[in-house]
Amino acid sequence: MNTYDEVTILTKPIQIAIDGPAAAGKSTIAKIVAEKLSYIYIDTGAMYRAITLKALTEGINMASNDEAGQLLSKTEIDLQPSGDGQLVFLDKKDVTEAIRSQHVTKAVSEMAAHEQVRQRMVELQQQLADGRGVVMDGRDIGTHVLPEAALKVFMSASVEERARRRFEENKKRNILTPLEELQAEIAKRDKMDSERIVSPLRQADDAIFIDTTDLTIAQAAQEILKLAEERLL
Ligand SMILES: Nc1ncnc2c1ncn2[C@@H]1O[C@H](COP(=O)(O)OP(=O)(O)O)[C@@H](O)[C@H]1O
Ligand SMILES: Nc1ccn([C@@H]2O[C@H](COP(=O)(O)OP(=O)(O)O)[C@@H](O)[C@H]2O)c(=O)n1
Repeated sequence: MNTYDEVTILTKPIQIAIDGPAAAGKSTIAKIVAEKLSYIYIDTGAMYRAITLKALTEGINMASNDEAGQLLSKTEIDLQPSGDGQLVFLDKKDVTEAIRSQHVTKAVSEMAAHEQVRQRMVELQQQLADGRGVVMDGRDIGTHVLPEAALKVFMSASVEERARRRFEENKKRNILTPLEELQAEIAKRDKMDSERIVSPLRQADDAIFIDTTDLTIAQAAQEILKLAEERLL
């Protein structure tokens, strides 16, 4: 048994919120931290991606708050823990892979800006987290979804490094978007996410900033586990 297992068993579980811009390493690190602490991991971006996939499939007007709201009322989104990650179901169909396409990625920030969409997603996220040890990643977790989280982290890295990481990740999945195009897409999405009116991407006042540009995955995970351990003791 390692230190983290002992700590988890002996103490009440906490909520850990990890926010930050695209491809900063949030979900990779969140999964590791959740596994070490035997907590559940929730990737909230997957929910916004799922509703965006449906909007694209049904051809609804992404700019319309009303159309987005109507779509939502006839949509079921479900997240289920799987191994060290999560499966995403849209109207009972497994869309875990489909929501990662460039098509969805390019459209998601417009969909995620709608107030009705955010309200519903936040409700679901709060229900999933209620009363359990959880590591949740997204854009507004520390500021809005889990304002009482015991540990809040705002994770970032240079946009060049984030685009490089996403490029390498895409290559493994046979997505061959050029590096420059990825960097422009990431920068545009960060801007839209930061400038939207409803719960924009921003660091919570009580969040700890971690720059992962020069950190390995193991180093970044270790930093957060150390901070979690301090709060568990
Ligand atoms: N510290 C790191 N060093 C190198 N690569 C990383 C690091 N953190 C994450 N990655 C890689 O970068 C890519 C994007 O990470 P991801 O966790 O999906 O980011 P986010 O959830 O913030 O969008 C993944 O392929 C992941 O393996
Ligand atoms: N809590 C969240 C999570 C994601 N999102 C939106 O969903 C998009 C996709 O999030 P993601 O975490 O899957 O994106 P990546 O960082 O993995 O590329 C973001 O660009 C935001 O527009 C959000 O608005 N609020």
